[in-house]
Amino acid sequence: MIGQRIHFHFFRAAISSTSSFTMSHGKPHPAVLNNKQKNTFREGHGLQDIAPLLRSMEETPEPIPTTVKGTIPTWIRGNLLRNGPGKFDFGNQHFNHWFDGMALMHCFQIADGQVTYRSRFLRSDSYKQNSEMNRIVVSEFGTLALPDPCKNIFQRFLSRFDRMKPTDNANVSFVKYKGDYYVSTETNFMYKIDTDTLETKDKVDWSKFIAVNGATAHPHIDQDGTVYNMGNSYNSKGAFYNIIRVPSKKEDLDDTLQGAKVLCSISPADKSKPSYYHSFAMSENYVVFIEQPIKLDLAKIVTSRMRGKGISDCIYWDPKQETVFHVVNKHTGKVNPVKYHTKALSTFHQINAFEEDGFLIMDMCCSDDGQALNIYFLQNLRKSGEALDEVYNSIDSYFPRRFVLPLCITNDTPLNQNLNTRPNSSASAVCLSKDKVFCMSEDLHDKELLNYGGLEFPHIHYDRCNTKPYRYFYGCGFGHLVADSLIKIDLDSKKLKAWCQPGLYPSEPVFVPSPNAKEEDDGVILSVVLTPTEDKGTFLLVLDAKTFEEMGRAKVPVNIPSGFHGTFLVT
Ligand SMILES: CC1=C(/C=C/C(C)=C/C=C/C(C)=C/C=C/C=C(C)/C=C/C=O)C(C)(C)CCC1
Ligand SMILES: [Fe+2]
Repeated sequence: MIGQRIHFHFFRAAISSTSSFTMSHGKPHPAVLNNKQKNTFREGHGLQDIAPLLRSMEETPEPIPTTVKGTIPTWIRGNLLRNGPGKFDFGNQHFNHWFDGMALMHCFQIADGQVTYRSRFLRSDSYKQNSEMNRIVVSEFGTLALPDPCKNIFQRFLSRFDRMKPTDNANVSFVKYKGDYYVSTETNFMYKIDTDTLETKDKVDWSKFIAVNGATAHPHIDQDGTVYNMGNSYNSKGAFYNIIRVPSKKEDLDDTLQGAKVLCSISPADKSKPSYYHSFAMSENYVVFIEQPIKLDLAKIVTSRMRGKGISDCIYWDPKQETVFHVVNKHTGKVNPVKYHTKALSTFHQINAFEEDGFLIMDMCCSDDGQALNIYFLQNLRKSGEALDEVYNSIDSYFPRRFVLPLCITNDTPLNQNLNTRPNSSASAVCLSKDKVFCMSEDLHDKELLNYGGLEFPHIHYDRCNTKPYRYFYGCGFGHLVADSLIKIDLDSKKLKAWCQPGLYPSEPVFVPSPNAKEEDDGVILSVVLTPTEDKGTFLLVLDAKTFEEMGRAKVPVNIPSGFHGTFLVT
């Protein structure tokens, strides 16, 4: 990098205090940086030790009061539910990866300007077996369970040939099917949850309803309550990507996933090496599967236990492969024969997708590198000093980008010319043949986002804007390996507003619309803010979603670990 290495926060503070930013240290103006240079721009130096945010915590099963500072609007009435890992050790055995931690569910109950807090571990079979044996009995994403030490060497050897049982440690998100809330990971198991007490209810197995081996933790819900999701299936013919539809209504009171259907199945480019995906896009009429070159080596997965390896060891980044968008009609299940390609990119979270003037516009958080999964091992996240800086500087940031897919491709479509005719759009889509279009994205941000390390954990005003044209999205900046700022982006100007305080680490922003909201951003942003330094320094932050100014905060007198996703349930 040209010039000296700069402390990340200092650098950003220096920048955000100036209106017109000119580069010192001889670096080119960020607006003209390519992605590699963008990521050089994000270099972290002297990053804070965040290990306290990634250690095992206790649950708080009974509601405790919080101390409110400022004002929490009295119209906010409901539960902010969050999910994420909260226990990383059993006995003298430790999980390896951030994603392996036992699901700890959090509930911030908000009413009359006051907040109570409670948390409970999900009583999954994995949690119960690990607790009972006081060791890791069930393998997780990055951790292979060791054989039972009470077995003799022959039995322990043979156990290596047992099929790996998928975990039911549903630690990623809260999802809603037919009015009930569940916690979900990416395997075939989910658990229904009592959203007031956080008690674990029914265990639900996708494979009992449809022929899939799992489903994402990021389903999409239509305004009529119909839910779409995606999941892989593996059979003698290899792997398939499946688009799933779950009806909105229960037939019986105890219904869970009854009526779920596989709308269509898509064959991977390489059946023995299907892509990993964490979410997918949905517009009014289409589901878009993003086949990215983060690959699952099935042969390695099948032999992983024998080789003494976890699933994370069987996932790899293959930048020689392009990323391919598969467009499926969600009413008919018909897969568009035209494939939309772009250069290799990785994405975890899509932002929104909508159709306009014959184009399918798809917004998502992207990186030109796809190795983040292999960085988020706990031993990396718990490093300090230069070693921690090196971990941070080893991965690219995720930036919000827009793809514009022309939906009407015929034999008369002109080849080798940009088909994107949308005004003020720098994205491109070039038809290379009757069934292949090559797309390039446009950035949904200006240079200032570089100073926040990109954006991930995106949220929108979902009930109003999902699958529709929209103007605002919210997310977290990643000036560290966990989120360290809150960001709001105005798509009209691509300008951002930020909430950022050194030493404070906010969670994914959840937008809650105000009653009778007229404008898209009439409402608040809720985020759980953690700090690794002050013991018990956690608080629920409430921002005015329009101004991004702090309205109030509710200090929680317990420590909370860094988590993944949440949702707001109006009560
Ligand atoms: C990795 C990056 C990010 C975080 C992404 C997250 C939170 C992904 C979470 C994925 C999980 C928890 C998957 C779990 C899968 C478990 C399986 C398949 C277990 C199988 C065992 O049987 C961001 C922080 C968003 C951005 C940087 C990159
Ligand atoms: Fe996610």
